[in-house]
Amino acid sequence: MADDGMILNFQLGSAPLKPQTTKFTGGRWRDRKRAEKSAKLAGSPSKTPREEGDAEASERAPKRYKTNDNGEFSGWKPGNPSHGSQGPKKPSTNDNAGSGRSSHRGQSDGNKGSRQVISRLFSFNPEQKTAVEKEESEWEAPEATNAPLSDVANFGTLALASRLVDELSKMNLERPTAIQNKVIPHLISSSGDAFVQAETGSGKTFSYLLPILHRVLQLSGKGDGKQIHRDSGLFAIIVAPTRELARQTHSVLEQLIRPFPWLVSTSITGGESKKAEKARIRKGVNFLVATPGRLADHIDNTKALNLGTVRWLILDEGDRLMDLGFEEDLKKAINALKRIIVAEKTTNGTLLDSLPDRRVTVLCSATMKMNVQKLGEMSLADATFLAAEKDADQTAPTDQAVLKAPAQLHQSYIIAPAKLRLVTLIAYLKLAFSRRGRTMKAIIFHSCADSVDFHYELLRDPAKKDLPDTSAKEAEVLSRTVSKAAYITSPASPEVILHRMHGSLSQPVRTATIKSFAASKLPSVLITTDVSSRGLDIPSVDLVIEYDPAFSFSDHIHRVGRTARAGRSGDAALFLLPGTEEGYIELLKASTPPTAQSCESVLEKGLLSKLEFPIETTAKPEDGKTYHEKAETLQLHIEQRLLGDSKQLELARNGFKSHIRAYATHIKEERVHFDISELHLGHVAKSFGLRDPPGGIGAGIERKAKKKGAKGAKGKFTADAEEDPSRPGRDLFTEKSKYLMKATADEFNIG
Ligand SMILES: Nc1ncnc2c1ncn2[C@@H]1O[C@H](COP(=O)(O)OP(=O)(O)OP(=O)(O)O)[C@@H](O)[C@H]1O
Repeated sequence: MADDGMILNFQLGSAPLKPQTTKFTGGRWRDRKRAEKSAKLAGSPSKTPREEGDAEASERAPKRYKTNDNGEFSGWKPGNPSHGSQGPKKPSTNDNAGSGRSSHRGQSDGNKGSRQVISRLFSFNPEQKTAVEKEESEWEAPEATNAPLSDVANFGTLALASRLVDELSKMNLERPTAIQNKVIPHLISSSGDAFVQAETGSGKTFSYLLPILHRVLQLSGKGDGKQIHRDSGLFAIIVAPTRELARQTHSVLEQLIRPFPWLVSTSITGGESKKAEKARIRKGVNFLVATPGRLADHIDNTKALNLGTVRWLILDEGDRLMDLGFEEDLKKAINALKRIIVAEKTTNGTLLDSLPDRRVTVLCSATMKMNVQKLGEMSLADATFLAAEKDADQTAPTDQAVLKAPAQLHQSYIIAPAKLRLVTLIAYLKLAFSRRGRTMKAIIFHSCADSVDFHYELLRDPAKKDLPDTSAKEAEVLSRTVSKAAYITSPASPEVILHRMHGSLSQPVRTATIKSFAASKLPSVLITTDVSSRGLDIPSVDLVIEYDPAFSFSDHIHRVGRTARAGRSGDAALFLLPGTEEGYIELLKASTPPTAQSCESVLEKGLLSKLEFPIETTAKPEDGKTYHEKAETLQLHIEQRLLGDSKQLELARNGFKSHIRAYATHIKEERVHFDISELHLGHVAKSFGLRDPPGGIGAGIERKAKKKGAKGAKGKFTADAEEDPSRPGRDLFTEKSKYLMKATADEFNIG
């Protein structure tokens, strides 16, 4: 290729550099202008993009810097004042850079001779456009919107059975939340369908479980419910979109029915033995919590599953059920229930008179998107709309009402240029955990499983193997998903536990990982995809980081809703790129007004305490005095580490590729903020610690993105996820999710 004019291991010798007079050529006009301006500002004769060692310029300009055999950038040495952080610098003539130090010699791992782009972190970054309206320090927490109501005495006022009220009290639950206050009396007294819409963490699970239990307990007529037992029939089916949510709902239900041992519940979810599930169903259950696919399977294949006595069908997280493409499975369950005549008595003759006289369907959803309307049409008849809105007399479902995060959730955004993303994430975590007692559990959301895998492997400390409070058996299951962290620890938090979780892990590993994260007594981080965004209830999560913005605003609301639950406080931070992504801030404002955190200030504060590197490289933790220098050192170290570790490098490349592809799948309405043609692939590669030019990483990403850019939004790269608003009734979002789901295993690995 013509742009490979420069040779590898570019050595400048020790002579002072002559001012370059090379004309800026190649690349976009904007880049050339920027390069010229930057060179002028530096007060030196103009430097070529290759002198800046900058990926943006060098990726497009005909000439590039190359690395030495050790994969080190020859143009900068941490701690060297002449190579400080302020502005572009000349390539260094230092000897170390050219030759590499002995400890690092030979780490090029097959990259020897390969073309590499090594750019400085703090130059050639796109400028931030947004003026900061509100700094973090100015934020004052408003009254919590999903907390138990202060003006309702206790659950007893909702006419719930006293034994249930006592049980709730034992669980430290005294007063209902607003949605419970609405839904519980309705489901106790009515036999009508309901559509329930309420914000995250507002206690929707109890709002449907409690009235169902109350009415089943009344069946006995004598108040002790004893003539009802597991053989009496199945009364309620609760459908949840993910296995985690199904299990969680089942465990809440189990807790509630513990004092009533004659009642039996079970969960049937994918990833479990069907045979064992069949056996449990055959023995008799009163409550079934299921994922849609497995439920449809048992309806088809398990004769013992008798639907005649079923009085309630709860469809939890309705929008997600549809997003994930479960429409056919749901249809099967809904139709099967419609076909079967509602039994008035149990098989042993007990009158089911305290139960509704018809089958009741309750659809819970945070949003009223078109796909939920469709699910509503399929499943509900004359449904009552129940929402928690206190002030506005809301009588119909709206998208707006619940596209709000809980008011007490402190949301902020960090505009971090792509090249700085990785070091900023590390600095942010380091800072978060260094404030002792402030952050105990954090969830970081990534766009795809490959990115989760890369960041987990990078941030874990391979030398620290023992996990606290873990048996040998548990440790074996968790050996690849839980680990002690490196980089993000600090003297105040010397131990932080990392967890990784996504849909491509086996179910036992997923379950054990979430359990371990929930139970951890040490500061902990869960690195995950959207598989953890819905319903997951871990009360001690106090920070959510959206390192990759959500694919839709409603997904964002669910992600941040993993904190600030049931009136508790919580923080959420969203990473955005300077440029078009900044437009997303307006959407955030429509929900809970966010505050701004400056990327520079995160780096400055986060990198204040000593850096610690788990692997030795020629870049040393003690190199660099200013935070710019420390950030450069950290990045250099990561890049060197990857070059010495082919597995890690492969994870980085896969992470990068999947991340770029996933970026193209933001929903159509929001793609204006997440425009793939605006992504600087070289800079994004750097955030994965990669020095390869994007074109060399594979999958024709660069070409496709450019092609797409040239063709507008109709390029092949986005066409699969394209939505067509002109087709009425089409489930737009499902198209996108089907695309994602199909791609899960082979391409994005998003699940
Ligand atoms: N009345 C209450 N008082 C105190 N805590 C409660 C109350 N009701 C529920 N909770 C707690 O609030 C948390 C959130 O409940 P739940 O998971 O049902 O919320 P949700 O509305 O379903 O949230 P999401 O939409 O995120 O799934 C749980 O830990 C639950 O124990």
